[in-house]
Amino acid sequence: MKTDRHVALIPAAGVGARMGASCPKQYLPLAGKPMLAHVLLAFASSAEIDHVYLVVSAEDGFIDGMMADWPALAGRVSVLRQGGDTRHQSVLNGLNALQDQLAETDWVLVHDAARPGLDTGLISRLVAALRDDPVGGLLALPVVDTLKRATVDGRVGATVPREAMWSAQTPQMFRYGLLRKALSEAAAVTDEASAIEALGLQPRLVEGSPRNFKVTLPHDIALAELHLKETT
Ligand SMILES: Nc1ccn([C@@H]2O[C@H](COP(=O)(O)OP(=O)(O)OP(=O)(O)O)[C@@H](O)[C@H]2O)c(=O)n1
Ligand SMILES: C[C@](O)(CO)[C@H](O)COP(=O)(O)O
Repeated sequence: MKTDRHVALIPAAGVGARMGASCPKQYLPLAGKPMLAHVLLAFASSAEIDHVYLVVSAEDGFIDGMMADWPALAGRVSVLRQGGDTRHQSVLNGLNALQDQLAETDWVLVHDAARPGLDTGLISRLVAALRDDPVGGLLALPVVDTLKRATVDGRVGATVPREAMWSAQTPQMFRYGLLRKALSEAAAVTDEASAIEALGLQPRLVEGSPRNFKVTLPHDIALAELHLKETT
């Protein structure tokens, strides 16, 4: 029997400065849909996800039109116009806005709007792996390249053993009460796991997928389209 709920929280209040496009990158078209629509449709069609909360900036002029274009999202996605100046603040604002909707033990899956390669299979893998976990965890990938630590003048200072090194992806899945406390107390962090670690806890690493990479720079668009065209 299903007990605690699972909800998705999507921070989508960034401007995409490194992408340098004429609109925030989450609205760029990819394989026939805006990047953000791929993400929302993946969560909305997942049997494991009870509801999806989307955090956009108060000034966002694209979201209403996008939601109207994808009727499958109606009733499954709630838009919170409470984005902050950083990803950390956008996620925390979203969590704070949900204090009357969520129980302390509900699971929250935080996922970047800029990772459109997520699919229902990866969501299921994460949820299944963390079902009985006392802390929670995240999708991540073992590092495959040889790792170098650079000196300030751009030379190799050291070769760092790559065994045990992983690169963090999203979703990152933690219980609502713990995650809200961790992000409220943390100094600036770039992901949820870092805030949980700062409490002295060890999030579980669950293997993600290369296709779930973060679209950041202009050349990432072609690669994302390639992956998405394979499945849409
Ligand atoms: N103030 C912010 C900054 C980022 N994000 C979100 O956090 C995710 C990951 O951030 P990133 O890839 O860095 O996106 P941007 O901040 O938009 O990109 P850039 O740093 O190049 O401006 C994205 O879904 C982005 O919309 C957010 O909700 N609020
Ligand atoms: C959350 C994240 O996507 C995990 O890799 C990443 O930390 C976001 O980093 P950014 O600094 O917003 O690019």
